[in-house]
Parts: sequence; C-alpha cells; structure tokens
Amino acid sequence: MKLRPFSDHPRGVFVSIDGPSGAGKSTIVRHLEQMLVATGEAVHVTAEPSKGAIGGLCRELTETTKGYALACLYAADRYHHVDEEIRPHLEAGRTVISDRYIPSGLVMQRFDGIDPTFLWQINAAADRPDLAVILEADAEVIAERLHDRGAHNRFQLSPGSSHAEVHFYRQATERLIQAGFDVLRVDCNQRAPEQVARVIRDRLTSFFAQPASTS
Ligand SMILES: Nc1ncnc2c1ncn2[C@@H]1O[C@H](COP(=O)(O)OP(=O)(O)OP(=O)(O)O)[C@@H](O)[C@H]1O
Ligand SMILES: Cc1cn([C@H]2C[C@H](O)[C@@H](COP(=O)(O)O)O2)c(=O)[nH]c1=O
Repeated sequence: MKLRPFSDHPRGVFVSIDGPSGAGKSTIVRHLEQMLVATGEAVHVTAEPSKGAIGGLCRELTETTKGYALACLYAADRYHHVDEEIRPHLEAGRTVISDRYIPSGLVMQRFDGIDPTFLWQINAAADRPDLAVILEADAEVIAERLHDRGAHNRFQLSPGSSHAEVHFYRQATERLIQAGFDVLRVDCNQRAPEQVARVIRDRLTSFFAQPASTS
C-alpha cells in the first residue's frame, strides 16, 4: 500500500520530544526532521524555551531564578509558543516537532522542589501533542554522555542529577499516560540516533499517514 504523507492532513501532526538531559533529544530531532523531509513531509522544527520574547527571558533567567517564578515563566512561554508558532504551523498543514514541551515542564522545575501537582496544573491548558515521545535511558548511560559532551545548564551540574531526572521523567510519563496522552517511550540505551528516529518515524507513519487514493 502506498502512503500519502501525513502532512497532507488538513491540520498537521504535532510531535513533542522529551527525555532526560543527554538522552539525545536534539540529536534525534535533527535525524527525524531529515527522515521526514526525505519522504516528502512538510516539517517545522521548534524548541522550548521558544524563540519568542518569553522564551528569551527563560534563557536569560534559568541560571539565576528558581522555583515558582521560573516554573510559571516556562509555562507562560509554552502558551505563547503554542499561540504564536505551533498552532499556525499546524494549521498550515505542517508536521511540528518540538524539542522539549510539557514533559520538560513537569520535570525540570522539580529540581527546584516544585510540587508535581502544581506543575501539572499550570501546564494543563496547553495543547496536547498528537504524539509525546519520551526518550528513555539509564542514568549511568546519560551521565556518561553528559560528561563527554559537557553540561548545558545548572540542573545538570548537581551531583546525582541524572538519577533524579530519570526518576522525575518516570513519574511524569505515568501521569501523562494516566491523563490519556499518546505517549511513545523509546529506549535509547543501545540504539543509535538514526534507529531511534526510525522508531518514531514508523510510529508516525502507522498512526497518521493515509493510504494514497488509487484514482
Ligand atoms: N542514541 C545515542 N547513542 C549514543 N550517543 C548519543 C545518542 N543520542 C545522542 N547521543 C550523544 O549524546 C550527547 C547528548 O545528546 P543531545 O545533546 O542530543 O542530548 P539532549 O537530550 O538534547 O541533551 P540536553 O537536554 O542537555 O539538551 C551528544 O554528544 C550526542 O552525540
Ligand atoms: C522546556 C523547559 C526547559 N527548561 C530548561 C532546561 C535547560 O536549562 C533549558 C533547555 O536547554 P537544552 O539545551 O534543551 O537542554 O531550558 C526548563 O527548566 N523547563 C522547561 O519546561
């Protein structure tokens, strides 16, 4: 059976990619984009914090601001990101891939001791992705990758941060599944980035591509 690209849908497909630091989010997003574009999909790649004004504040303040203020700032950026960038691209029929989305908001601010229920509530009105991908890997594996690559932020510098983040992601993932999110968990311990991207591409194709009409 020949498949029509899923970006032929009247509204595009929204995919979020999250997972602990070093699991490979940015690497996988690049591979997935290339794979989808090669098969004729119209793709828009984005990330959080967004490139908008509130995203700029997030980037500026993450190292020096903590707690409720930062959690609310990230949630505000998410709502603005949806309104200004994600929805318009979906409405234009593109597949939107976001490097970090709601799951990161449920996880990262826990490093500052914010209650998970509060984090859930401030993110509750954000549009749900059609597919929420969670990259999973053992704490030892991602700690080694981070060590080799270097830390990107203060969360990655605290001792045992990889163990804590893996634990927070497990809890957040359970919560997303309970709430009815379509979640794809991909084990990234042994798979090469191309293989991880292929797993995601295959899932998108099997769920969202439509059979091409024969007429
Ligand atoms: N599947 C994989 N197998 C082995 N190494 C990988 C894999 N995916 C990514 N890497 C490597 O691990 C490191 C971290 O990858 P990347 O920066 O994509 O992770 P990330 O999840 O986006 O991290 P951060 O949250 O810090 O932005 C990089 O050096 C990358 O080359
Ligand atoms: C979406 C989101 C992000 N963050 C933080 C975590 C990092 O410091 C940066 C993202 O940079 P990276 O290169 O992708 O690692 O933003 C956060 O604290 N909370 C969030 O919801």
